[in-house]
Amino acid sequence: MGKNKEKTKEQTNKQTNVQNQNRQRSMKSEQHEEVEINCLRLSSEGAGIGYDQGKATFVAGLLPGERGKVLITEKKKSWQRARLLSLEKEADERVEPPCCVFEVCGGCRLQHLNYAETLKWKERWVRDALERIGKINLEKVEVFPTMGMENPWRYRNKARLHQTFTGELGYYQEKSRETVEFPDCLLISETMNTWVQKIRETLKKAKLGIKSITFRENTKGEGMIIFDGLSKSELPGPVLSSLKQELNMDSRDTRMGSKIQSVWGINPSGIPELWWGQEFLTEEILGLTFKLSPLAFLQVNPLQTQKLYSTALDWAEITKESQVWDLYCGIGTISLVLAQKADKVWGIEENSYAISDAKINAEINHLDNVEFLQGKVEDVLLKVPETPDVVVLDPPRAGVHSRVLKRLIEVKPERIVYVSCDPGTLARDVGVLQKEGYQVQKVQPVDMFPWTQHVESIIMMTFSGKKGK
Ligand SMILES: C[S@@+](CC[C@H](N)C(=O)[O-])C[C@H]1O[C@@H](n2cnc3c(N)ncnc32)[C@H](O)[C@@H]1O
Repeated sequence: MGKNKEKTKEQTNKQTNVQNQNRQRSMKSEQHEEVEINCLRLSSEGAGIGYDQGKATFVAGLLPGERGKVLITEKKKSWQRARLLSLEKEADERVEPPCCVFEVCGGCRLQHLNYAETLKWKERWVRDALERIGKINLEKVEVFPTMGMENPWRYRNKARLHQTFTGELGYYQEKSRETVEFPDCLLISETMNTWVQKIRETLKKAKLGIKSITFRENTKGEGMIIFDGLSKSELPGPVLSSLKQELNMDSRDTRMGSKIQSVWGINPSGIPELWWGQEFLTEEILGLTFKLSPLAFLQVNPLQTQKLYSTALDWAEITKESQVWDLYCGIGTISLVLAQKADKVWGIEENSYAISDAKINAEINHLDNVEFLQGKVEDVLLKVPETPDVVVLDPPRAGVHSRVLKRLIEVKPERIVYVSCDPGTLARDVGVLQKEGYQVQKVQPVDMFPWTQHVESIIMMTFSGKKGK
């Protein structure tokens, strides 16, 4: 251990120096106060937490069990933020972050912790949120260890990059609107990294200013490029031509490089315009085919999505009599997986592009027992005529609207399967349902976003109160 540990510590301190140099500009406004912090635990954002004279102090890059010299950068009444200057004591769980921009990039927060520990931390976070926020007693609940990945790298099918006024195209830095350019992002495929490099070169040559670009890729390596805030009339003709050339887009020989299938622009009014190629990207999930348009949601990690949906299907215990609501249904992925077994599925989604994809997806998979409704769940729910036996919820980070919870409490489905990307709002909503007679049976954290502070979870609740009304 000794030599490697020394190397790790040395490299960490070296990286911390780079980080410090990168942030010298913002230091002018900071208060230069150095203290030592013993880190006790990680915050939900992945920062180390320790105490300085009784005040909670958040330090990015410090791990539980470590002691670091830090510089206080932001002081509030009950907490403060600090920057790590040097490590005085190092945890055994610390590893060398493989990404060279880890220290500055806002994407990953946990690359300095070994993978198994990140999974344990995610499980603890989900448990903690359920107990503390939801007031759920987990003693009789099956909480499974976080479902990890065998190879937790290059898993993302989507990357959104931003351009600064100086022309740099990269991810946002942590808590900043400045970007960081990266030579090779280890969360996206090598192919997607090539697309990023080529686009950077093309935009630099053309001196074209854009807001952001999104890259999407399916599991076959086929891609979609989406320019944000730009209409085709604003795009100089030679830019698209040189992109086609750089990315070999007109060639049918896919061995020659990219398999970009379409280039889209989202015009300043937010309307997608197809600039080149096919309308949809197609993805296969659990034996079904899904068409995806540029502004519709798709889970970002295809391998983990299969595990997540299989668990949802298993825990939903659908029979051929089941009436199912799939709320926040996106392009109908979960709805169609469930529709293969259910009598009837209702999918509700506010994004009109996603809902029209969902209708096409039902058709191409020959499933005619699904009805998709467009609108906010909280507004549309009353229009669904049947009451459900099973409800699947998969809301955005903000969680489920109180009107939706109220309606669920009225119709009392036997079983609720709640898929969530935010343990805090999940716990809040589950707490409300528990008070009305729902009991949490099982909890499965899923590592949908390895090396980041985010965790997906799935919870199954059954109704154990009185069915009145
Ligand atoms: C986490 S995604 C889940 C999508 C889908 N279940 C899946 O697995 O791909 C959440 C979805 O909720 C939609 N959404 C957000 N707020 C909504 C609302 N108030 N009513 C209906 N849909 C909403 C978003 O457009 C997005 O498609």
